[in-house]
Amino acid sequence: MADSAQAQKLVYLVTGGCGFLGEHVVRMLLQREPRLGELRVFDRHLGPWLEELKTGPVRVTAIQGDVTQAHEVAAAVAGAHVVIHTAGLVDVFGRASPETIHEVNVQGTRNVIEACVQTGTRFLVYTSSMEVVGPNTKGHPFYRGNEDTPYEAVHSHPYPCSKALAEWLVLEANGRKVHGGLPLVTCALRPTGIYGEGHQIMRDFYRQGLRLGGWLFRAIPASVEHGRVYVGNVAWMHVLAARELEQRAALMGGQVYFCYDGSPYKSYEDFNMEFLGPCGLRLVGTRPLLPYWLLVFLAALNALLQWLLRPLVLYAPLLNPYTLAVANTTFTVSTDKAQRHFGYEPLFSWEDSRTRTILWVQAATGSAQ
Ligand SMILES: NC(=O)C1=CN([C@@H]2O[C@H](COP(=O)(O)OP(=O)(O)OC[C@H]3O[C@@H](n4cnc5c(N)ncnc54)[C@H](O)[C@@H]3O)[C@@H](O)[C@H]2O)C=CC1
Ligand SMILES: C[C@@H](CO)CCC[C@@H](C)[C@H]1CC[C@H]2[C@@H]3[C@H](O)CC4=CC(=O)CC[C@]4(C)[C@H]3CC[C@]12C
Repeated sequence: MADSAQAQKLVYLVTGGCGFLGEHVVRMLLQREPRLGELRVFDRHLGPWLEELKTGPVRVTAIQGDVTQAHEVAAAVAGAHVVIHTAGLVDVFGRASPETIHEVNVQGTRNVIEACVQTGTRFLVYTSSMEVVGPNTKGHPFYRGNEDTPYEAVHSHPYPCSKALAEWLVLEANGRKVHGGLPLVTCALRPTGIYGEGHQIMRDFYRQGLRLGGWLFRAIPASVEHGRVYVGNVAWMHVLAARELEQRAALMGGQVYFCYDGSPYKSYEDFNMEFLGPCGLRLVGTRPLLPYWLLVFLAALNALLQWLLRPLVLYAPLLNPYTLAVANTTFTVSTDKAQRHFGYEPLFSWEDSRTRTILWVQAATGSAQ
């Protein structure tokens, strides 16, 4: 194989490149992909930070577009060697309708696949989610599971349903002949709950704590473990997977990989306190302050209020029956599949990930106070 100086320069497209994860993928590609010749950033809403990237050595092309519009996707994909499809509607709070979630996450993914096939793009990495597996509607725990762990994946919420369907489309498309006759190679990455710089829910919890005088109140037992992964490591895994798909097509094509790193197994709230604690917040209670039945009642009440108020106003609090079930069900992964298949090792240690996130919370909320 040619050395990196002589290697062909590649065109990458990142859909959703201005989102929380997408921005990290874009920056990671620019820092760590030596074969990058052009980077196309496709998003419905382009971030102003893209401007600063345009002065660097790699050509950065910002494309404002909608994944639900097949012609816009096809125009963006044409001539790209690799597509990293992170665009998605992440909504478990009832802000968007189930139809809209399906349209963006499923039809959008279908459009990306068809665009690859029509234009001859051969390599597609899809950002799936742990939610494709679970937690399921029955609240079964998934404890240190891997990609082969049996689990009854039963969903009713529009978000995991849409991600599961989109993932299936991506995997099924592996091996399809693209324009020019060569096979499409696809894989799907399944991050657990992502945290890090840009994580809006973390910022919301911080603001809520500040409003409550620096206190947060434990709602979930500390024994319920929730899988989390640092955004920089998720981005790194995308970059590595995209890089290795060509050489390891037979091994990686049509495969799923959980996104993992060395972040500790903890409850959702205890994990957040790793960052919010150093920012001055305290979590009250070693046990949940409210009985679980009361939380279930409040979550149901929120769902009812959302439905009643919908004609007048959007009421979408963090607590609803679905988010309560996710937060209250152990779901953690322990796997080395990505390491074995394409040499993934986390780029950022837990200490580094923690420090970066704390600095971001402090800076982001300092400017918002
Ligand atoms: N945040 C998390 O904890 C996890 C996220 N994921 C997946 O990672 C991906 C990225 O998620 P986040 O960065 O957290 O969300 P995000 O909302 O910050 O980013 C999504 C991006 O997609 C763009 N987008 C949405 N609809 C679009 C459309 N119709 N056309 C073009 N662009 C559109 C948005 O403008 C946004 O920039 C999603 O596919 C999500 O399902 C997976 C596991 C965990
Ligand atoms: C009951 C509340 C008491 O404080 C806490 C509510 C927290 C919830 C808002 C979050 C708990 C678990 C989160 C989800 C999880 O990390 C998995 C996810 C994967 C994705 O692909 C998208 C985001 C999310 C669904 C994430 C959303 C927020 C929580 C439900």
